[in-house]
Amino acid sequence: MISVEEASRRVLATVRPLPSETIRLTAATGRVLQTPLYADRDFPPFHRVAMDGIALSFAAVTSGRTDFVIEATQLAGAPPRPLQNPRAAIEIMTGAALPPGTDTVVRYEDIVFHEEAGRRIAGVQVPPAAAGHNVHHQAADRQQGDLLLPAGVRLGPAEIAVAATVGAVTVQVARALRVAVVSTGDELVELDQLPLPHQIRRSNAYMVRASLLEAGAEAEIFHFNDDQQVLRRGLPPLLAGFDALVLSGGVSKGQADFLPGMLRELGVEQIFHEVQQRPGKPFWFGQQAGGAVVFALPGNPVSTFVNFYQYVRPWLRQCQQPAAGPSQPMAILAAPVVFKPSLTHFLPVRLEASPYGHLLAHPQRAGGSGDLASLLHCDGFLRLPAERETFGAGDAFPLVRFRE
Ligand SMILES: Nc1nc2c(c(=O)[nH]1)N[C@H]1C(S)=C(S)[C@@H](COP(=O)(O)OP(=O)(O)OC[C@H]3O[C@@H](n4cnc5c(N)ncnc54)[C@H](O)[C@@H]3O)O[C@H]1N2
Ligand code: MOO
Repeated sequence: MISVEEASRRVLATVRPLPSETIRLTAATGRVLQTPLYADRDFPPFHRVAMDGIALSFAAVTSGRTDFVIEATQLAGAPPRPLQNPRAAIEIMTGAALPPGTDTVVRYEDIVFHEEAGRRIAGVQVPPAAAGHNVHHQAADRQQGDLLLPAGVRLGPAEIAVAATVGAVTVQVARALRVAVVSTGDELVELDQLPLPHQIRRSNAYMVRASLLEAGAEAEIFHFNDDQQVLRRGLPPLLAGFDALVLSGGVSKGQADFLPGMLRELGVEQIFHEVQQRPGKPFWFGQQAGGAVVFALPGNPVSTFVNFYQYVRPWLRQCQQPAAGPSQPMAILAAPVVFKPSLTHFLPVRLEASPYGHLLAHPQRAGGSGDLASLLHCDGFLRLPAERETFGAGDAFPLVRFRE
């Protein structure tokens, strides 16, 4: 049986970059950019007024002048109007382009206005210390032609804002992964069916689908009963039509656990079966030559959950963003734990930020890998290494987090 580390390596070895597609920026949140975006103009594109007040020439201030006749008023969005008299000023608003002939803005808070012979006069109370005050100068932040977003970045809100400001109506991004989510088992019924006393609803498929959508993939749900003929007919179209299959159930040692044999029969090469871990040990992983990757996860809901976040999600991330490299957050165990079997133990934990900014992981009681409801009080799993039996409070371990 292979270790969790080896299983992760083998899963990530099947990562391939995705083809790209062009989509509207409004649909691109969370997607990964495939072509770089450059500044189409300077940032800012003109000398931008940064405070509401008056624009004047600093030279007039250094010559000792404190009263400025207001020549005109210029709002944001209006073309700049040149200052006619270098000893006068233009009343100006934040976001306007600085008028030619001026170089400095004095904010309203530092001015007292009065009227004189029908003219509006600004009396500057606090003279500006230097030319250029309260002006956000053209190209101060970025220059036209500068690289803003390299290929490979994920488009979060900040990236979307920058793309919008350069007028990227559409962007070229990695195509979304298409994943078939397959539940298997005769005991499982659809959500809108009333289960008989010996039946349960197919919760795993909905959990996996929700996690896939959260990770930016497309997911479609299928179900097969424990019937070899049904699987033989049903699986090939999914292997042909999707980038990956995430199955749950039917991979252990039971008489109806047909998946490992059936997948091999259908030409999916087994990369491994069973990982030295609890929960989730019977995980089966394979790939069709040049085709779909198959994650056949153990059916116990917490096992499905653990394996999804330990293996499927990092695989998705790497396919979407190959340059990013795997991330490995850690958390500090808040109470001692003993776990004797020589298996990597995925300990359910609730996270708390300590006053010093550390992430503390509080072990949570759970009734084993079938205790689906225990996940409600957890934020993730602490991955306790197989080589140890006792784990002290204060020690840091890798964190597999499913709740932000
Ligand atoms: N003799 C052995 N028996 C078992 C072993 C073993 O090593 N030797 N391993 C156990 C472990 S660990 C696990 S985990 C399970 C995994 O078994 P399968 O992947 O074959 O899963 P099933 O038997 O089909 O189902 C297990 C359990 O999970 C429920 N289930 C399945 N699918 C769903 C779903 N979509 N939604 C909700 N719940 C689901 C199913 O009803 C079962 O209760 O095997 C142990 N046995
Ligand atoms: O290890 Mo299984 O995944 O607990 O029930």
